[in-house]
Parts: sequence; C-alpha cells; structure tokens
Amino acid sequence: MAYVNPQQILTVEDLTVSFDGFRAVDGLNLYIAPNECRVIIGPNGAGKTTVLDLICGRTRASGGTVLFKGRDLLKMREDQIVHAGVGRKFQTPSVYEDLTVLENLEISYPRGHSVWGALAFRRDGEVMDRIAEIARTIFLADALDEKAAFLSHGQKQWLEIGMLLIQDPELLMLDEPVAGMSVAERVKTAELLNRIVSDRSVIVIEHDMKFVADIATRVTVLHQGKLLAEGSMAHVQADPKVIDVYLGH
Ligand SMILES: Nc1ncnc2c1ncn2[C@@H]1O[C@H](COP(=O)(O)OP(=O)(O)OP(=O)(O)O)[C@@H](O)[C@H]1O
Repeated sequence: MAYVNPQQILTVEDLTVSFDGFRAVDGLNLYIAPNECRVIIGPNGAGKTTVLDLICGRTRASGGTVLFKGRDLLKMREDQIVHAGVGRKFQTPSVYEDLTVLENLEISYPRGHSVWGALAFRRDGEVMDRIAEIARTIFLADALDEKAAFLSHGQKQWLEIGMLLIQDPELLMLDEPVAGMSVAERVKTAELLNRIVSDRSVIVIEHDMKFVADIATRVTVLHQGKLLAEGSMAHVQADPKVIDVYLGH
C-alpha cells in the first residue's frame, strides 16, 4: 500500500510522456490538496491537456507516478479511474442533444457497474432529489424539461459539469470550461466552481486570466512540458519567466 499524504489528494511525480521521441510532458511534479482549485496555464502546446489525459488514463505515461488517494492511476483503465472518483470534462461539451436536462442528469447518475443495476434503475426519490440539487447548482433548475439541443453553449457546458457532479467525483478536471462563454456566464461559472470546491478538488486548464484570478487557489504554469512556475496568482503573475513565455504575449 502506497503512503498516503493526507495533505494531498493527488500526487504526480516525474510524469513523462513521449510521442515519437518528443516529450510533451517532461518530469512533471504536481501536488493537489483537498478542496483546492488548481489552475494550469501556459502557452499553446505546453502540455496542459496531455497532463489531464495522463491523469484520467486516456493517454499512457512513459514514466512517473500518479497517485490518487494512494491509488496508482497509471495502472488503472479509464473507467476504473472514473469509478475511483476522478471526473474529466473535455473542451467541447458532449451532452445528449436529444435528451432533456433532466434525462441527461439521470443517465449520468451512478448506479453500479452491472447491467442489472442499469436495468433496475428507477426515478426514485433519492435520484430525483439529487438531480434537483445538481440542477440548482448548475443554474438549470428551471430548464429540467428543456431539450439539451435548445440550451445556450454556456448552459451545455454547465450541464456537462452537472453530469460529472452527479457522480460526486473527489477530483474534477475541466479543460477550458469557459471557452466560448459570455462574460455573464463566466462570472456564474466562477461562482459555480467556487461553490463545488468545498466538497472536492478541481483542476482547471484556462487561458482567461480574469477567470483564473476568480477561481484559483494556486496556479501552475507549464512550458514545453515542464513546470515553469507555481504559486498564488499574484506570485506567478509577477514571475519574469511567466511574463516572458506567456503573460506578456
Ligand atoms: N497523441 C499525441 N500524439 C502526438 N503528439 C501529441 C499528442 N497529444 C499531444 N501531442 C503534442 O504534445 C504537445 C502538447 O499538447 P497539449 O494539447 O497537451 O498542449 P496544451 O498546453 O493543452 O495546448 P493548448 O493550450 O493549445 O490546448 C503539442 O505539441 C501536441 O502537438
């Protein structure tokens, strides 16, 4: 059994992946605390999305360690990682357009792994209470019967976050969640993330620095697959290396 540091929910050490000899992520260390919102920033191609792909099992690492509550994620399949409590949202929203908000949340409700569990699923009180709670959290309580196709882009992003939240992940990873959102939607998304982080840790990849300032507990700056800087928003914003490769552009 690996040593579990209660100060960290996720321990990433010396994480490396090479694509045909090119190191997209190169010896990365990352330590995520419970109830932390960590924002990863950096120029295009820095390796940000690849880091999330490695943590969620979508891409296989060439080397290093990824421990989630002491469990070695690099030895687990993508579905096992989800089941262990790691949720991942990709950049483009992937909701079921033909289903209503309620149905999208309902099919995302965890109900065990067996086929029988899925078949025996009922809209019981517990499930409906949870759906109502999540719908309030994602600002869609009044849109439960709306088909997802008719939602705005921002609302689709929130719905997808809700589909992850209903599984109650202890670590939620979001890739550019406010891309394409209006200013008002960005403000509400920051409010949403600040609320949900009281029950879990969140890792967000983001380019909008106003949004980063609104949500980040700490900021990690990647450059060419390596850690360039880390700390509070004020700390990384004042770092000449960060200004040079990213913020100054
Ligand atoms: N499966 C892959 N095969 C080959 N190269 C890849 C693969 N995935 C990522 N890369 C390369 O790794 C580098 C890092 O890509 P990644 O998408 O992680 O960067 P990023 O920091 O998320 O960039 P952006 O801000 O543009 O999304 C890029 O040069 C990319 O082309």
